[in-house]
Amino acid sequence: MSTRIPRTPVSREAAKGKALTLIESLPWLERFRGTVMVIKYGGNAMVSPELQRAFAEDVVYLRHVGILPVVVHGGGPQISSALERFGIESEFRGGYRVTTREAMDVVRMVLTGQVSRELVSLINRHGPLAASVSGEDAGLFTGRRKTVQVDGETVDLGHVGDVVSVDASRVRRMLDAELIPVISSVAPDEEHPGDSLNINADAAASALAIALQAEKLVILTDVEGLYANWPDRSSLISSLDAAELERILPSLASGMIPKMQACLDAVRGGVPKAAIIDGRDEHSMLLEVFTDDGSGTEVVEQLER
Ligand SMILES: Nc1ncnc2c1ncn2[C@@H]1O[C@H](COP(=O)(O)OP(=O)(O)O)[C@@H](O)[C@H]1O
Ligand SMILES: CC(=O)N[C@@H](CCC(=O)OP(=O)(O)O)C(=O)O
Repeated sequence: MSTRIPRTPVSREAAKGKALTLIESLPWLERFRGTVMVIKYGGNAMVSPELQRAFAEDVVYLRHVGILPVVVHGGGPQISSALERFGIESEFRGGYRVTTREAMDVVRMVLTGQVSRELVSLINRHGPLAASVSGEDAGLFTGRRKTVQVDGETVDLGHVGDVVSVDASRVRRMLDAELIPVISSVAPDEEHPGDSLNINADAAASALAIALQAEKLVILTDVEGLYANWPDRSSLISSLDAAELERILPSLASGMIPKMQACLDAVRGGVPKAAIIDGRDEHSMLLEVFTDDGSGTEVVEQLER
C-alpha cells in the first residue's frame, strides 16, 4: 500500500517565494556544512510548547543538512519558579542570580533534571539524536567563583562562577557519533572541591563555542536583539563589532550584560560570528542561519566597511 501525502495547493507566487528562500540558503548550506554551531536556548524563549517544538525542529534540521549543532540551555524563569515553590528567595545582581548553597541544589535540579530532559525528549521525537551532558560531567567545565561590580560596589554572588576551563573532548566524541549534545550550565568549583557553581548559560555557551572552535554562536532570547536605547524598540542594532560592543557594554542593563559579554568573549576567542535572535518567533534560527539578512543582532570581531 502506498502512502499519499496530501498536497495543499499554493499560488504560483507563494511557490516561487518558497523556492527563492531555498535557493537563498544554498551558499549558507555550503559554508556551514561540517561546522559546529553552538546554540544557546534561553529560558525566556521556551515559554510555549509550540516554540519548544519549533526549536527542536530547527536543531534537527541543522543536523540533517550536515551542520553540527550543540545546544546549551538556560532556564532562568524555570529556576525562579522552582525556588519560589521551595520558598527560597533569589535576586539578580548585575544580570546574575545570587545563589546560596540551598538555591544551588534547586538550580542543578531544574537545569539537569528538568529543562535538559525536556529538550532531549523534544529533539528525540525526530529520532534518537540528542543526549544530555551536564557541565559537571567528565570534566566538561571547571568554574571559579565570580563577583560583580554594581554601582561601584563589589557583590558576592555566592555559588556563581565563570568557566575557567573546558574539556570538550566528550562533546566532540558525541558529535563524531552524530549526536546532538544538550548541555546544562553547571560546573564543579575548582577552588572548593565538592561544590558546584551556577554558570550563566550565555557564558557557558560562549566558553564552549570557543573550545569547539565553532563557526557561530546563536543566542535565542525574548527580545528581537540588542537595542541601542533600551527599551526604545526602534533602536535595534543589526550588527556591531567587538570594539563597539566593548564600548557600550558598561551601559547595558540586566540580562543583556552576560549575553553581550558572552558574544564579545566568543568573537574575541575566535568564533567568527555571534548572534542574538528572537526566540519568540518560530523558526527564527533557520532565518538567522540560512538567509542573507539573518535576524536580530550580529557581533563580529571587525565589521567589513
Ligand atoms: N539594550 C537591551 N536590548 C535588549 N534587551 C535588553 C536590553 N537591556 C536589557 N534588556 C533585557 O534583557 C532581557 C534578556 O535577558 P534575559 O531575561 O536574561 O534572557 P534569557 O532568559 O534569554 O537569557 C530582555 O528581555 C530585556 O528585558
Ligand atoms: C548565574 C546565573 O544567573 N545563572 C542562571 C542560569 C540559567 C540561565 O542562564 O538561564 P537563562 O539563559 O534562561 O537566563 C540562573 O540561575 O538563572
